Amino acid sequence: MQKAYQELDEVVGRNNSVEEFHLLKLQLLDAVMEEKLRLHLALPLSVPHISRQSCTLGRRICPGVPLAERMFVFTLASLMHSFEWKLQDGTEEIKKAIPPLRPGPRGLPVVGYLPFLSTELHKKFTELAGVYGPIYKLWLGKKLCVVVSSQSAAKEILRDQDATFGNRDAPIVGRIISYGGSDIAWSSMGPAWKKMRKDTVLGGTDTTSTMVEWVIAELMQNQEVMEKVHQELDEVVGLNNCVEEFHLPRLFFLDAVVKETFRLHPALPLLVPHCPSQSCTVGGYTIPKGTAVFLNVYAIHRDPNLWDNPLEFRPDRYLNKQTTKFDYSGNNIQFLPFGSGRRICAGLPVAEKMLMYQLASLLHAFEWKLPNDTKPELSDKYGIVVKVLKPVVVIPTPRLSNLDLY
Ligand code: HEM
Repeated sequence: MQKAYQELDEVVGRNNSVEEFHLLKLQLLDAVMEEKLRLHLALPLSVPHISRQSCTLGRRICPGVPLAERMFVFTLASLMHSFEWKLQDGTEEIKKAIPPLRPGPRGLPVVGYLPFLSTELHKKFTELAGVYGPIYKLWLGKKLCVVVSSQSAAKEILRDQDATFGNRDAPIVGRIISYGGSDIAWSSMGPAWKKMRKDTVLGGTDTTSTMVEWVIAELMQNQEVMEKVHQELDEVVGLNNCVEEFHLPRLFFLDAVVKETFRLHPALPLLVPHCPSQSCTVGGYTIPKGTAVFLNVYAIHRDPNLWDNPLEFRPDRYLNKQTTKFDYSGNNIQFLPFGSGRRICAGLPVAEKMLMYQLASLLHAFEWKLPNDTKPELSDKYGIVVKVLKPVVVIPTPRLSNLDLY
């Protein structure tokens, strides 16, 4: 508006009226008119045409174009040149159009998309992201849900709008995905949540033992990696000692093995659904207050735009100092096995240490072999946490020189 007034003052001046010869010089006003016509067409569907035979296009263009164009700019220029315009007192500012919620798969009345979900919820949601994009909605019963599968949208939720998305919503989603019956994971933010969140030892044992199983399953599949783990343990701990807590920070390769296992098999691949306390915009789309938001960490961890050969088990990717730093803090939204922001896993420090200690001890003390003629099975099954489909059966053989160490 200010620019249009400025142009009129320069071209017409305050002591004259707008005349036809001024119009050619009013370039900004002309551009305003074109932009208005692009966004708000007077006849958005044109006047229907009937073709009697094959023909070329363009014959029925509006015959009044030259007149309409001149009249429009002339009227607008005269009105704006002569007056300042403002909204009547008490009128609200014209609000910008609220972007819609991104569409997703259609469901059935009442039950929504529930009948189409399998037990592999994270895989189904990833498959749907291929069709509907990185943010889409779906109804689970009467609950509106949004699934987010891109790093940038996850960042908006977990970092930029962390306070808004810090709440939880249990009801129907809780029947599909729950976290060990842990009340804290479902409670909305507030004093009770803060109190519970302090040192609760809930639901953590299942996730930790499941991750031990996944690491062993991956190592059974990757014998070269297993050898490197043993080599590191022999160097750092030695065959005449037991693993102690002070050894853990020096086990860089084992740490990378654990991280790579978390990347491919996050225990909670959709985290615990977050729920915005007010309507907000993510990635240009509206997420209404109270929506259950699933963050598809499984998809982000396997995104080929973020990871080289994402389906390969390659612990080395965490050891290259040149590449991005990966830890469990959730600061790097590319790697989120424990979530991020104010609802990050409350047991993270203890879980990380427990996992490393258990694995280092088991791998240091024993050689592990699969029973004859068996192969490790790396499929998963969805439950409270995502587990190895078939329990891994492995045979241990002592590898320490001194049997008194056992
Ligand atoms: C391998 C082990 C574990 C993994 C992978 C894991 C992962 C997670 C994830 C992904 C969340 C949800 C974060 C979000 O929604 O943004 C979470 C929440 C939580 N975890 Fe863990 N966890 C583990 C072990 C533990 C342990 C050992 C404890 C307890 C000592 C624990 C206690 C909790 C609690 C209380 C919450 C809810 C936090 C809140 O909503 O404020 N977790 N965990």
